[in-house]
Amino acid sequence: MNASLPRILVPACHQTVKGLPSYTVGDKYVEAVRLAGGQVWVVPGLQPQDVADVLSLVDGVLLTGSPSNVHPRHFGQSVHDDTLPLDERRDAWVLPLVRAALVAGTPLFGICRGLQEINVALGGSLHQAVHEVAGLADHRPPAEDEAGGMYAPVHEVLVEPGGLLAGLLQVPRLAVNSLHGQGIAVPAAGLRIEARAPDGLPEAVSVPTAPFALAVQWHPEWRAAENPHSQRLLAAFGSACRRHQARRQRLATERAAAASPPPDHDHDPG
Ligand SMILES: N[C@@H](CCC(=O)NCCCC(=O)O)C(=O)O
Repeated sequence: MNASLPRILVPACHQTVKGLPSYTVGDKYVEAVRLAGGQVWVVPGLQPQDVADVLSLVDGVLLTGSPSNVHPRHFGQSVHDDTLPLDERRDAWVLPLVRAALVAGTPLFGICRGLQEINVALGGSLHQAVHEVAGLADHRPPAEDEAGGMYAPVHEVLVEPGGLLAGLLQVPRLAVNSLHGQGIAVPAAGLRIEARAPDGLPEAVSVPTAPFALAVQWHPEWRAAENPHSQRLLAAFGSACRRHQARRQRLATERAAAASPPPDHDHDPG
């Protein structure tokens, strides 16, 4: 691992694997961080009070997707379908992590569940079952054995002109995969909608007041090296992390200089 690369924090999921409680992160997210030019710091979990300290050690945060849903109590609702998985350990520290990262100016890139976490962390709400909402399509994945598999592109997203995504991708629309049953219902204050599905569901958001805070509902990490749009998103995130790394290192140097005593010019070396 190249220690000079920006450190990108990736929160792990907490789930049961073969009957054992486990912390997990998908390979494709690790590869995406490397494609962005970062070094991967997978963190299994933190106490909320430790989040700010850990953020001071990293240069970016990637919020991955997950089959689990954000617990609806975080947006004032009860669970709509109790057969679907939750990950309350992840909720408990990642929602505070989102808020702290925005305060610290730490670059933030959210994917799928990561977009939903950003919206909920900032006070927005989710549709718990998009496909049951009148006028909205079914955004759940195709069957694994369907042509192209679960991550095949299945709909377009319409990029909102003049935003961060439009500037990065330079296209008015793009075809994306779709593996989510939940989606943004009420966008949080301060979020900019960067793209929408044909049914109007938000598919990308940003926090315009942050140095870099972007989230997409689709999966750009899937075979990212083969997709020019995904490469641009990850490259932009990586650049933002390198800028933050330079700021962090400059601050550390300034703090060290401030802490070291001034040279004693009156001392007679004899
Ligand atoms: N559970 C939420 C979020 C869906 C999501 O993140 N899907 C990705 C699943 C696996 C992967 O990481 O690729 C919802 O259903 O909306």
